[in-house]
Amino acid sequence: MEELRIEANGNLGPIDSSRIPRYAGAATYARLPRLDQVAKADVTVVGVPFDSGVSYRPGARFGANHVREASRLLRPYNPAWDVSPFENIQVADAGDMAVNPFNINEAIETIQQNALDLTAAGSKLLTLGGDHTIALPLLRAAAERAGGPIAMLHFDAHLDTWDTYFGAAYTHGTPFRRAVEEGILDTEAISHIGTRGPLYGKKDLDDDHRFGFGIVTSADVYYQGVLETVAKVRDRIGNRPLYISVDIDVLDPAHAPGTGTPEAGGITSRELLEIIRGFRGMNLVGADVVEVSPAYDHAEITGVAASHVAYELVTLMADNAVPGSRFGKETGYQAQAIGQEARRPAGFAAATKE
Ligand SMILES: N=C(N)NCCCC(=O)O
Ligand SMILES: [Zn+2]
Ligand SMILES: [Zn+2]
Repeated sequence: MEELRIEANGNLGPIDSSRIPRYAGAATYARLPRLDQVAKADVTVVGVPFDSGVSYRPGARFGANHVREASRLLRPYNPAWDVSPFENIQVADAGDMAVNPFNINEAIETIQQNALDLTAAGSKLLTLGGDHTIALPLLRAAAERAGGPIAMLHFDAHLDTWDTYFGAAYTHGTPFRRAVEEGILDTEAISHIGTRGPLYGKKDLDDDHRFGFGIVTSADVYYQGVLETVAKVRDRIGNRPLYISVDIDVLDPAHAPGTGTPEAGGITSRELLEIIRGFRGMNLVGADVVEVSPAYDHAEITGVAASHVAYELVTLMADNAVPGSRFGKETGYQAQAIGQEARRPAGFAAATKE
């Protein structure tokens, strides 16, 4: 069957869902072309079907395909930004990395090498996990491409800076401790957002603080709101090369039941999407969305949330790729907003201006 894609600016976009039913055919992320269908990609979406690093419920090895399936309803224009991401840049889906489920060290090597290969010609990477173990090799590759330590924002219920589990150093609870030890993070510019839930002891926080992490807890997001959260983060990170790692369990289990280590009291999907929109203009060099475990999902709630989070991340990358700033301009939804001042006070515009 002919694919009937939307094309603009020389970029091959998604299959046109007004001409081919969106539920038809094999799923790629957002119905985008496969990497082998395009000459080059500015952003490559890739799946990492790996969950051998989990400490509780398994299943994130099926996450990437679940997110792809749940992404069929995404439309090509993002009115929150007034951006059509797949027109601005070429985005393509590279399919899944072939990682060894029985050997974590080898899996980490494979992920790092594949990430380097996929970014060799200048593409950025947006990775769909997989458990959080995969963030370590992805960060290594991103730091190598950036030419030095990078800033990181880590959305998660958990710190993931623990030391070992059962003596194992490479697990989904330890990637960011390893990353700090390896010197690949700019420790002046790393932060967790959405942290909550019981810890093993107070030492967890002491260690985390010593590594340089700032923390915006889930409760902070509630009490301070999206605007102050965004302002604090922008202040801390500025224009540094930034990697964003999103563990979907940052969302409340009501918004993301399909995950392996759920914690009550999380942020909403609306808050997460709005926080990412507040990062407009920041220098995003790579991102992942991890820990989607479809067997625990219901009605694609988690898959849909993850697919939209990835869409906002790719929009941030696509927005940056186009010269000229739209900051402060009333476009898209904003142009038609009623009571805009009340809803998004001047501070937000100021906070999102470079
Ligand atoms: N979901 C991630 N990435 N980490 C959770 C580790 C929680 C624990 O086993 O204590
Ligand atoms: Zn987590
Ligand atoms: Zn995590």
